[in-house]
Amino acid sequence: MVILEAKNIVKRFGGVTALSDGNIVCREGKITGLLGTNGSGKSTISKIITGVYLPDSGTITYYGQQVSFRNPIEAKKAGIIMAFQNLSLIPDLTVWQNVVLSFEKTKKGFLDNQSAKKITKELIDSFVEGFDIERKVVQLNSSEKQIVEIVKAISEEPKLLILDEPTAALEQAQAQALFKYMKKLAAQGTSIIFTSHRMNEIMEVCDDIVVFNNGHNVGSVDFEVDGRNQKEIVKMITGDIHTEDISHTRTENTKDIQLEIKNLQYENILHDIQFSVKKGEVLGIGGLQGQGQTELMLALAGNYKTLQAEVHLNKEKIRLNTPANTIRKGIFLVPGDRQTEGLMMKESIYHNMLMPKFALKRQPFFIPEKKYRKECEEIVKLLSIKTDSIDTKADNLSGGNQQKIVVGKWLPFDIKVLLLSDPAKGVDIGAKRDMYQFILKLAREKDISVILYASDNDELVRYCDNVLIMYEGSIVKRLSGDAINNVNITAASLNLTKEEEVEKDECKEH
Ligand SMILES: Nc1ncnc2c1ncn2[C@@H]1O[C@H](COP(=O)(O)OP(=O)(O)OP(=O)(O)O)[C@@H](O)[C@H]1O
Repeated sequence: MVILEAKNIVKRFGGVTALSDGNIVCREGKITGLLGTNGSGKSTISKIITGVYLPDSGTITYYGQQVSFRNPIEAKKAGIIMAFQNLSLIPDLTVWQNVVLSFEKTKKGFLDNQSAKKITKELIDSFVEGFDIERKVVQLNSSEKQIVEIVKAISEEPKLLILDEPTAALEQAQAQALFKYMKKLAAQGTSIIFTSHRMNEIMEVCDDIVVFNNGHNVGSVDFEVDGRNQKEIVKMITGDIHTEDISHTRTENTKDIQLEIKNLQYENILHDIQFSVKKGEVLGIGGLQGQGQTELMLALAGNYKTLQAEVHLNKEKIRLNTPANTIRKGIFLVPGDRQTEGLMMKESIYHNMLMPKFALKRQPFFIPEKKYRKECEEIVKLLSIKTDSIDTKADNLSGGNQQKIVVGKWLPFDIKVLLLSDPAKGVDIGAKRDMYQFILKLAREKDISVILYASDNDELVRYCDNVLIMYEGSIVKRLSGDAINNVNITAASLNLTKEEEVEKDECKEH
């Protein structure tokens, strides 16, 4: 049974048309994948359904009635709930207090604290064990916050649940737990709209999909009727015939070592880290989230004054004690969190791209405006950043397009070692392929060493020459060649070093 149908939705923001003809149908107890390139209108249609934005035109029919929610509270009352991508929790309240806030608007209103804690605990336990619900949200890392956000939405017992890229901040095991929960909810009759840029997740959990491009639908597939053809879906999303990824061939790298790290130690966080990376090599860093990967990237970029390490860059002994020092030596960090570290949200794309130049170099008296604007336009084109002008504010771009600026602004520099901290989070499948293709080319042609921390194992498998797995602040495994596969990465991430564990899992896969 169709419970919601959004038809011919149009939404403009000033001169930008976010949706020119948005359509989606949600059926009772079905999980609908909402797919499309960055900036294609997925978040906008989700926000229109939940009353965050009013459409300029078009209709929404919900249980046979035409509706027009003026705000999220009205949508909530009707049973439509969205777990937001950029988190809407109150930092100074505890986990259970955040969850309980939503109870007041549902039939569970006026619960006593003990019952509220019990409900919160039961829900959270189905995602992760040992989660302390008395902790304040401000103390949580991004994956924990995302779990609370989802649990808060689920606790409201929605009829239609909208999950906008929930897995971008989750570890694989947590994502699996979420899928299990989504299937359980669907079996109980809840409809779900699920947005993700990861094809394997879509194939695993969805019953049907709808694909957006440039503000309108370009296709839909009902898996039960049409089957699951991943290639066709990728083609629909990217709109091109190059559905194959550039799964790069790992050839033996006979070049010199560029960076060598020995005895790296940082407080109680990073322990006895040793590795080297050659010119032109892409070295992956993997593991469950929060095992020291981000800190290792920050350490290599010179952010820790008290860091201890023996470091050689092209055989020259260097120190990693300040960011200015590492940048001067040609070591650049592209940070992971676009909203807090990577971008000035109120500034234009051009100014965001310009800023690193001032931070790093003595500039000529007159800015070569024409040259820099051209360079900026080239990067916008290269990374397919969806905008009508480089003067658009970062704030007004979709999440994935913001992330591309974070990466793009460092590309014109003279780099020896490029540190990428989860650069493709939230970037769509076509743009991700283009971005990595460019980075691999950059590495090979300019002899740049790339150190890539990716939370998505698939990126490590596809793009890295060697992979280091971190566990509790140490490197527990180095994988090379054919050993770089999902099974080995997962086993090493859990610190299952015994060969038989790996073999056992391998058997299960086949
Ligand atoms: N508040 C806003 N002001 C101006 N433009 C906006 C605003 N919100 C969205 N847009 C524009 O509308 C278009 C659609 O954005 P939307 O966030 O819906 O894309 P998306 O498909 O969710 O992308 P992503 O996968 O990157 O999250 C983009 O071009 C974006 O720049």
